[in-house]
Amino acid sequence: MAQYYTTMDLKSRFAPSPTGYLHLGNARTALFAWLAARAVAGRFVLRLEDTDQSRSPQIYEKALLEDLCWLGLNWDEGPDIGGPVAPYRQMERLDIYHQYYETLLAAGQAYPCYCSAEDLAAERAVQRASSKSPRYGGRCRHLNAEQRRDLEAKGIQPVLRYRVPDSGMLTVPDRVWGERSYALADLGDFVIRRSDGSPAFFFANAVDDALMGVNLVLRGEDHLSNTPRQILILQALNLPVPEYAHLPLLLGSDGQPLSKRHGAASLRDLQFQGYLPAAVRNYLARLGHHYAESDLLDDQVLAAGFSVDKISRAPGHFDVVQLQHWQRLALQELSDAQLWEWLLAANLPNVSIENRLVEKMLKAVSEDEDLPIKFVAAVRANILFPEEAVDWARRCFADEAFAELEKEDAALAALAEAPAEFWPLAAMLLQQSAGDYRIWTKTLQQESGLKGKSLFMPLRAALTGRSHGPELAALLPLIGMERAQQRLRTAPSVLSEARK
Ligand SMILES: Nc1ncnc2c1ncn2[C@@H]1O[C@H](COP(=O)(O)OP(=O)(O)OP(=O)(O)O)[C@@H](O)[C@H]1O
Ligand SMILES: [Zn+2]
Repeated sequence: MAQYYTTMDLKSRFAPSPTGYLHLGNARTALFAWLAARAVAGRFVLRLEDTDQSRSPQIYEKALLEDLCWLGLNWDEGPDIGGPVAPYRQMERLDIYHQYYETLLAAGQAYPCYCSAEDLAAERAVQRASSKSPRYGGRCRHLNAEQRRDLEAKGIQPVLRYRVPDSGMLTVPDRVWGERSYALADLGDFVIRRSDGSPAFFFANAVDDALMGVNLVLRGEDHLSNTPRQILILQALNLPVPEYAHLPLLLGSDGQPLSKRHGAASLRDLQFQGYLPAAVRNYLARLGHHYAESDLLDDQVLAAGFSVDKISRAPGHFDVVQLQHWQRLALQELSDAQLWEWLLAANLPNVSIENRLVEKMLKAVSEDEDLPIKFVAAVRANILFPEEAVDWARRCFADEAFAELEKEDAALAALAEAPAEFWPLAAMLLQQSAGDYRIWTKTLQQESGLKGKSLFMPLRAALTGRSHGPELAALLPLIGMERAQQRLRTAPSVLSEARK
């Protein structure tokens, strides 16, 4: 009888199939498995389950490693760095599986099955008609050597099935779901090797966990029903059975589990939008796991506070508002200089325009090398993503006249509040105050008789085209005298254009 591990010397793993870009559901599973290991100074293994060769092009393997690194996860053993129980790609382990198939065949615990897809479908249809749950009835269990030879002579490539005991119960413990018992008679003999010779998921996955010394299997709830079959295989091979913890799945806004196959938003998409890894980590760590602290935690604190016992059974829903909350907190942690680096590194869709802006900034920098930092300091409280910073950069630095600035309706409404004579006055006083914001607005208030919102809203609208945003005092020096003058003078004509 195989024995269960204790959590001493914990070794956990993430075992994705490189069949697409990682989505947030995958990423959370990876993060939890990583946190579980890091919480107790255990080991974390990355293994690639690449046996579905038709769906595993090289680009996905590379992307998978990059995306995990971006998220801030590291592994102690894996396909890129090797380790004591290498190889870590299943397609490089076929010889190992072969030995174990031979063991099961020799013990009579596995047998070849020649049934066609049509045979199996017909069998299931009969079972359903008599309200039995569909399972393989064992038709090929009792074929003799001669019958097998005949079938193979016809060119039929058999699958290999595991012979499930006819009676008895199997109790499967789970750290999240508790114990569940299964009647073995309900399982049906299941496939452990496909007809093309590649290992079935149940088999390779269980054997590898055992051989790699993995003693905590943290994975998605989609694998919960696979677990009894995997324990049977391990027991038959006299291999150790790990502890299991199945995480509730992460669902998208349509209520369906996120899945690579269905093109769920990938970690990569988030990275390109400008999400910070710390934001994504903090968001995911709290999806289905409780932390007492509500502030942004670094990895060590996240790991120290992690426990499999704090995983919830409720399915998680991807909530972009929550993710943005963590993005805000993560941005706050960056210095102005780091924020500028983040902007420069951003991967923006509208490359040509954005490049021109960055170029302009850089040109301006040659005259005022503090400009990037001034810009970042001015806008940082008003942005979550580089795209928003680019919008502010456009409003500050682009040579566009006010007429060409994209304007919010609320900004147009604010423009309309000011009388026509306000605009030349504002432009003139700006000149006289030499761009000093405090002096300018003070004299403008005195001479126009406008104050408070009535004064500042039209100014903000004319200078930025928006009704809200960073402090005008901080924006004005960035916009500069020339552009500010031009925008103040052209504001009324824009308004009459808009009214037409
Ligand atoms: N929606 C999800 N929520 C949480 N975990 C998930 C989700 N989907 C997959 N996982 C987990 O991610 C890990 C890697 O799984 P896998 O690479 O098979 O991803 P997948 O999204 O199911 O891909 P595919 O769509 O190709 O089946 C597994 O532990 C799996 O349970
Ligand atoms: Zn069969």
